[in-house]
Parts: sequence; C-alpha cells; structure tokens
Amino acid sequence: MGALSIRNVRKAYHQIEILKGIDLEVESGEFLILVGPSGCGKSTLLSMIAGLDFPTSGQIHIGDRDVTYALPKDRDIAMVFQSYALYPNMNVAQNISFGLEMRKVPKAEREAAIQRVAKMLQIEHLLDRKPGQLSGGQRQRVAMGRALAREPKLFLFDEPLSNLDAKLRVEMRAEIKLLHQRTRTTTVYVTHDQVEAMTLGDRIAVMKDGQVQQFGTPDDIYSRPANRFVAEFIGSPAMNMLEASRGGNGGLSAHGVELTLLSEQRQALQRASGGGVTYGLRPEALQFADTGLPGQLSMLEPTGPETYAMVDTALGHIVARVPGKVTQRVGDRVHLAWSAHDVHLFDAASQQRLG
Ligand SMILES: Nc1ncnc2c1ncn2[C@@H]1O[C@H](COP(=O)(O)OP(=O)(O)OP(=O)(O)O)[C@@H](O)[C@H]1O
Repeated sequence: MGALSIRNVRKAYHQIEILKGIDLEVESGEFLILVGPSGCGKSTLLSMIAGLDFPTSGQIHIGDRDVTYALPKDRDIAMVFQSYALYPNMNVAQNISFGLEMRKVPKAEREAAIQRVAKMLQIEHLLDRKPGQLSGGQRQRVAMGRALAREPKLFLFDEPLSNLDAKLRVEMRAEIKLLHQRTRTTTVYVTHDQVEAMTLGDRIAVMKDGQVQQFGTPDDIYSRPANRFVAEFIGSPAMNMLEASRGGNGGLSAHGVELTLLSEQRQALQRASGGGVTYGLRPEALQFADTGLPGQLSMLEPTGPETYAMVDTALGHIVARVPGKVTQRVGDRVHLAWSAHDVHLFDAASQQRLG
C-alpha cells in the first residue's frame, strides 16, 4: 500500500459536483503536484486529504489507515498555506514549537526540534524575532519550520509561494526541493504554476473541472500529453495547434500543406474518430531554416537567453522559441522547420492523444 491513496473521491457543494471521482496512489517519499487552472478543484481535494472537509463519497487512506472521516489532528499531517498564518505575538521559536506544545511534547524534545528545524532552514539567527520583523521569504520559511517540527507522515502545501515576489519564489522553490530531498517526507503540493509543477514534482496530476486529466512524471506530461488540454496547459509559450485533415494517401494536410509524419504516426491516425486531427508542435521544436514552412515574421519577443518569434503562415500564427537573439526582423520572410519526432497528434473531436 502507498503512503496516500485517494479512491473515487467525489465532492458536491449544493448539488454541484466539484470533484468527479478522483483516483490517485502516492508512493512513500513521493512529491505529488496537483496542478490545474483556477477552480478545477485542487484546493478542495487538498482539504479532503487534510480533513478540513469530507468527501461526499470515496475513500482516503494515509498509510494503511482509512482517514476519510478522521479529524485533521488525527491524520499525522502538516500543512503550509499561502498565507503563513504565524502567531504575531509569538517569536519564531515559539511559533515553531507551538504545535508540539499543544501535543504535550516534553520541553527538551521541543527545544531539540526547534534547533533541528532552524538549522535545516537556516533561520537560527531569527529565533527571537516576531513575524512582523521578518521578510516574506523568512516568514514562509518559519511556516515550513512549524510544519517540519512534527516530522509528519504527510506534508501538504497549498500554493505556498504565491505571495512571494518572482525572485524569492525561485529561491524558495529550490529550498523546498532541497528540503524534500533531505527529509523524503511524502508531499502533496497544490499550485497553478506549471514551472513549480515541472521542477518540484516526482509525479504531477493535471486537473480540470474536478477530474484528473493525466497523472504521470513531469517527462510523461511534457513529452506525451494525454490530451489537448494537458498539451496546452503545460509548456510556455503554449503548444501550437494546427487543425489538419486526413488526406487520401494516409497522411495529413492543412490548407494544402502536406504535414510531416513518422510511419507510426500514420498508423496512429487510423484511431482518429473522424477526418479532423490536431497537429501539435511545441514552440521549442521549431527552428528557422532555409527551407520549410514559409511565413512572415510578425512579432519578436527577446527574453535574453531565447527569443519568442510569432510567424504568420498559411497554417495560421505559429510561435517559435529559438535560442539567443535572432538576426531576422519583423516583416522578414522566414521558413520554419521541425522534426516529425516532435509532433503531437490529437483527435480533433475527442481531443485525446493519437500519437
Ligand atoms: N465550501 C464551498 N462551497 C461551495 N463551493 C465551493 C466551496 N469550496 C469550493 N467551492 C467551489 O469549488 C470549485 C473548486 O474550488 P477550489 O478552491 O478547489 O479550486 P482550485 O483549483 O483550488 O482553484 P484556485 O487555484 O483558484 O485556488 C470552485 O468553483 C469553488 O467555487
């Protein structure tokens, strides 16, 4: 049995089903990401795992215990929220040890836990300060310290970095990753940020409308998105989607342009429910070349290490993400080239992956 099992969990509020049968098995020590657009039910699912609310049906097991209807205090979990929820009148050391005190942990053990956690998070010099005297990042670290002090079975994070500025977010993201590598505590982490999802997760559950669209490693999700929604949600800029149709010769064409395919992709096309197929190309799969799909450069967005180039082609606007600076200028005629290995095919009607 895994560290956390979620079995056919459904939740309705006022007859509206918010979670529509969620199944997830999380292994011991794993870092699971719940990601999806606003309102897809990530936080609702996390509250069921935490015991802040109960499912309408289904079961939740932590280890071999059925905790579906157990209170939060009986689940051996620790939560870190986006609002740090520190006690303003207590100093950092007291904030860290408060949960232990409530559980009647002896003083010597509490002191040892404060030292262990403070060392791990490098906040030893802040132990006497009140939350009001700390920066956002330091407060977030204290909030994590409080959760870590208990050595819980399960660590739950609800968008813990969303209140931090961009630079601090990147730093704290790396710290959370290091912390997990050190403690190997099973973790469930909610975010709507795909970079956090890809960089932190051992596995990612991509959610939409109360359902898991795909559950896999970051590489699975990026390299073999299960459907069009996952393909467009993960990756920035988003995957280019070209509407194509099956030609008489077993291939694909769009606006009279023949699209490159591998032989296994031609075979996969036979699973399409109708004639319509969506041909997906990630911006990073495209290069400027001497020959290929012609188009006109309509916009350039240099970011420093790479440039996003918008090209108007017979197949529509296509975004290419090319390394470094580009020598071409807006208005120039260019050619786009790609390898058939980088093509993703989706059934236009069902939006499911074909190959
Ligand atoms: N207690 C509640 N009563 C009624 N509806 C609720 C309740 N809690 C959540 N919802 C609804 O459930 C849906 C999912 O909400 P949830 O907070 O889980 O989404 P989320 O994916 O975490 O979104 P966000 O990224 O915006 O936090 C929303 O439509 C929300 O309005």
